[in-house]
Amino acid sequence: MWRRLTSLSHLRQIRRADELKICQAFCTDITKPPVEAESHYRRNSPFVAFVLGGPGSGKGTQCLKIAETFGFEHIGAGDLLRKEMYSGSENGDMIQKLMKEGSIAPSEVTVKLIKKAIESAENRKFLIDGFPRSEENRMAYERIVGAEPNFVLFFDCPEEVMVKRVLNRNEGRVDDNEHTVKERLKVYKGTTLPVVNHYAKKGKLYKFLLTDKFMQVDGTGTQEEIFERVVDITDTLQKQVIGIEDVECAVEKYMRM
Ligand SMILES: Nc1ncnc2c1ncn2[C@@H]1O[C@H](COP(=O)(O)OP(=O)(O)O)[C@@H](O)[C@H]1O
Ligand SMILES: O=c1ccn([C@@H]2O[C@H](COP(=O)(O)OP(=O)(O)O)[C@@H](O)[C@H]2O)c(=O)[nH]1
Ligand SMILES: [Mg+2]
Repeated sequence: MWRRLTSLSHLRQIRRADELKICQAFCTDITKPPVEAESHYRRNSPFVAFVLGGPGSGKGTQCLKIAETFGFEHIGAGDLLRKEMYSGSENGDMIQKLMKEGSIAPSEVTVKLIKKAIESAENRKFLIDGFPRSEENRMAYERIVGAEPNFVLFFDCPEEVMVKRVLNRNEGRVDDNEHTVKERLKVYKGTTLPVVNHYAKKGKLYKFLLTDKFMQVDGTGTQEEIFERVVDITDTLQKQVIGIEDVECAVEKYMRM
């Protein structure tokens, strides 16, 4: 029951800030956290991976596989916006207009939806698919959620493959058409790639270069071949996550010192 996920660096931070609370918790009953400590972990320790790439690069497809294999909660930013659009909310018309144009929705709207999805999930590991799409999106997320992602996966797919896939996707989306895909590619190259560069500089980016070296149907590798590469990286990065039992040991050691 009390198995929340946190990272070592986070543990160092909470040691200072919440040292007293944690010590009290472990002095009384180490098998159950106090409500306060539990909610601290729930609120502040989600393990987050952003998944970026152009329209049709295969983000959603790979996210479904990663979520299933590694137990992540998959949050599709576009899916949240589409749900909001069809929910009859006051933002519905505005979202629909921006999507049809291939533009990006206001950061406050998207970040609010993502934050709500994170807070309402039982899971503490999240894949945030298709976000942030701009530096402004990124900064708004970091300001509102108060954290950076743990790592970022980036699918670098040839443009002609992305266009072909989007036009064949057939999900009845308002933006999967020739005109909008051109606009989305412009936005991707001009506005989303700077976000990719930002995380590359920070050493948080894991890039999957989908070239024609696999010589598959569309030249980038099958979904399974790509996933094999994704698994290796995700598995390694997952090891950064430690269970609460490890925190328990660490705190006990700390208390003995
Ligand atoms: N490796 C692949 N090879 C061929 N088709 C793919 C591959 N990955 C995804 N697709 C297909 O391409 C389309 C776009 O994929 P999707 O995952 O929705 O991309 P994104 O979320 O990046 O827009 C979908 O119809 C999907 O089934
Ligand atoms: O953070 C986001 C994610 C999506 N969108 C909008 O939703 C559309 C579809 O996004 P989605 O991620 O579903 O598309 P994909 O890249 O998967 O084809 C985008 O073109 C944008 O108009 C947005 O404004 N902000
Ligand atoms: Mg998608």
